[in-house]
Amino acid sequence: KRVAVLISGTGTNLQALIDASSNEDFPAEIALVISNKPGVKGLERASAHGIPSAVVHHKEFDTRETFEQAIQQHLEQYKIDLVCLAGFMRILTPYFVNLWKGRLLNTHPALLPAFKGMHGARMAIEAGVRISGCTVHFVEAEVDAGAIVCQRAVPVFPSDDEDTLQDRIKTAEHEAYPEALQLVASGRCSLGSDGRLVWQQ
Ligand SMILES: Nc1nc2ccc(CNc3ccc(C(=O)NCCCC(=O)O)cc3)cc2c(=O)[nH]1
Ligand SMILES: N[C@@H]1O[C@H](COP(=O)(O)O)[C@@H](O)[C@H]1O
Repeated sequence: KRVAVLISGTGTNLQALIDASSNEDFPAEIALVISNKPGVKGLERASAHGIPSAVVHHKEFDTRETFEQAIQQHLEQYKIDLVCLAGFMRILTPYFVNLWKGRLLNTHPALLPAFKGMHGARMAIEAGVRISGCTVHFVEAEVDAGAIVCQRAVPVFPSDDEDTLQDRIKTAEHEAYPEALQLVASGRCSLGSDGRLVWQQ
C-alpha cells in the first residue's frame, strides 16, 4: 500500500512510520509527505529518506475545501492508497473525510473517548488521571470519534507536567501507529459500513 503522511510539525510519528516501513515485510511504503506548514522538521525527515514531500499551506486558500482539493491532487498524482495524519492540525471537512473513508487514520495523544481535542496530555494532567496513553483511529467527520484500531496505555506520574507526559505518550505512539498501519494496510482491520471496526479472522 502506498501511504501519504500528513504533518504540521516535528514529525516523530512520521519518523516511526518511515522506520517501520523500511522492513520489507511491512505492507506499506511511505510514498509522500504533505505538510500544511513550511519549514517544519518533518519535511527534513522526509527528504533525509528520499521521500517526496509537498507543502500545501492552508493560509493560501480561501476555503477549507479548496485547501483539501489541493492536497487531493498530490494524493492522486502519487497514487496514494492510505492517508495517515501525524500531528496534522487542520480539521478536515466531510469532503475529504468521505473521499478517504476507511483509508484515513489519525493518532491522538490520549485514550479516546477521553480527552478529545487539541491538548490530550494537558487535559490528562488537569484531570489528575493515573493512566493515559494514545489512540490510533479511523478519521470521521466528527473529530476524534472514529473507530479505534490501536491503543497504548502509559502511566501518569505525580511529578509529570504536560511536556513529560506528552513525551511518554509520543513514545507509545511510535509503537502504536506502525502497528495500526500494519493492521489496516494488510487488510486485517477495516472500517465497517456501520462505522465500527471489522477484523478479518
Ligand atoms: N474530520 C476530522 N478531521 C481531523 C483533522 C485532524 C485531526 C487530528 N486531531 C486534531 C484535533 C483537534 C484539532 C483542533 O481542534 N484544531 C484547532 C482548529 C484547527 C482548524 O481550525 O482546523 C486539530 C487536530 C483529527 C480529525 C478528525 O478526527 N476528524
Ligand atoms: N496530535 C498529536 O501531535 C503530536 C505530533 O507529534 P509529531 O509526530 O509531529 O512528533 C502527536 O503526539 C499527536 O498525537
